[in-house]
Amino acid sequence: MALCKVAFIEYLTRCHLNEGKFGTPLEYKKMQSFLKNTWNSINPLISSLLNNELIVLKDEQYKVLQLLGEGGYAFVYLVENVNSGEKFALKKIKCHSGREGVQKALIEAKFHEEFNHANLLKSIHVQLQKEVDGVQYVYIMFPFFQKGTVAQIVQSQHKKNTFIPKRIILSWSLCLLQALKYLHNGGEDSASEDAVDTTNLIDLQLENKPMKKKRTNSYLHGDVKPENLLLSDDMRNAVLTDFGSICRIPSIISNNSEAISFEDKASENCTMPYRAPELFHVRPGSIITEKADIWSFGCTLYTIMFGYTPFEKQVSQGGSLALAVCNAQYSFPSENPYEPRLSNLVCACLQLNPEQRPYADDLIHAIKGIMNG
Ligand SMILES: Nc1ncnc2c1ncn2[C@@H]1O[C@H](COP(=O)(O)OP(=O)(O)OP(=O)(O)O)[C@@H](O)[C@H]1O
Repeated sequence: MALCKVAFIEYLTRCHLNEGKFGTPLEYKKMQSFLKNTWNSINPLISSLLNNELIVLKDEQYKVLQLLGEGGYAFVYLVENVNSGEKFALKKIKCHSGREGVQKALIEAKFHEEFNHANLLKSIHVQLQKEVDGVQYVYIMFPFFQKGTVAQIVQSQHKKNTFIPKRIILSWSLCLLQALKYLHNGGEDSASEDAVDTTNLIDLQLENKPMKKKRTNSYLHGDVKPENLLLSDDMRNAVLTDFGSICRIPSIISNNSEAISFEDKASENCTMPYRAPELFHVRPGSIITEKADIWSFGCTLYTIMFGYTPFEKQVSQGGSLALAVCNAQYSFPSENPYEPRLSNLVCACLQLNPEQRPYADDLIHAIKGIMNG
């Protein structure tokens, strides 16, 4: 790329000089400097088109091979270490709105660093970097999951009109519920003890200062869906990712402005077909709990079973998705190859009253029961 840069600048400069427009050495220099700036601004575009952008992280060079996924503010790339040839997934988060944007991205990175559970995606390293466009980016490097996500398998199976085997569904569900149990218990496997304190994260150095821990709340993942479940190589295990929507729970909504702010965050972070009804209309005096994730788990389970989300049939018949969710209007297709115990799990999760929904632990027990016959 460096050679391209030199050739690009030299070629264009000479073209202009040959046209007789920039004859003097000063004009030549000015032209070169203008072209250098132009190069710097179009370089990322050319690089991504050529698919060979180089990124330097912790003194190691990585070649960008492919775009794996993109969301509102982030891109996830498949990258290769130039020296070792090892492949990784690299999430590049664009930090909007200055300090607040940086803090949000760093909190996401910290969760990936601090949570320690086999079914939650752990980062390899994190870097905050200001780029030529003046925008700050947070880079999070992860192990690369070459089998992709549960969503990709669900899509391809249902396109072929085949259903995912029950034992695979149970295995993925167990992985997801174990991850949720850990989060709901405050970053611990059992009862809530120490948990990640993110209150002053912006002032923390990423590298040498381990995060201060204190006894605190539990966490809501806030965006549980098949797209956020990465598959192990044997495709039996699933690992939950995308911690950009994690928030503390219970979240007590004391007044109208808190209600509006929570609702806005939910609509920004939680994918609509999987969003719990209590997040569509957050009311002052309400308490948001881990049960919002349980609703999303129910939607995820339904989607894995049938290849589409539970409320989208209403939309295809002209209804509104929000209305269907808030009235829990869904039904099971007539072609349902699964035993009733699996559908009953969905029904238990998709209850309008969050208190009536089971906890992750209850669901784990139920699933183990189904697994054992
Ligand atoms: N470690 C990984 N290995 C392989 N693919 C990955 C990995 N991490 C993420 N991906 C892919 O990138 C996609 C987006 O990742 P992620 O959800 O973290 O980004 P996001 O920008 O927050 O997305 P969204 O806003 O849609 O939730 C995933 O759905 C998956 O397809």
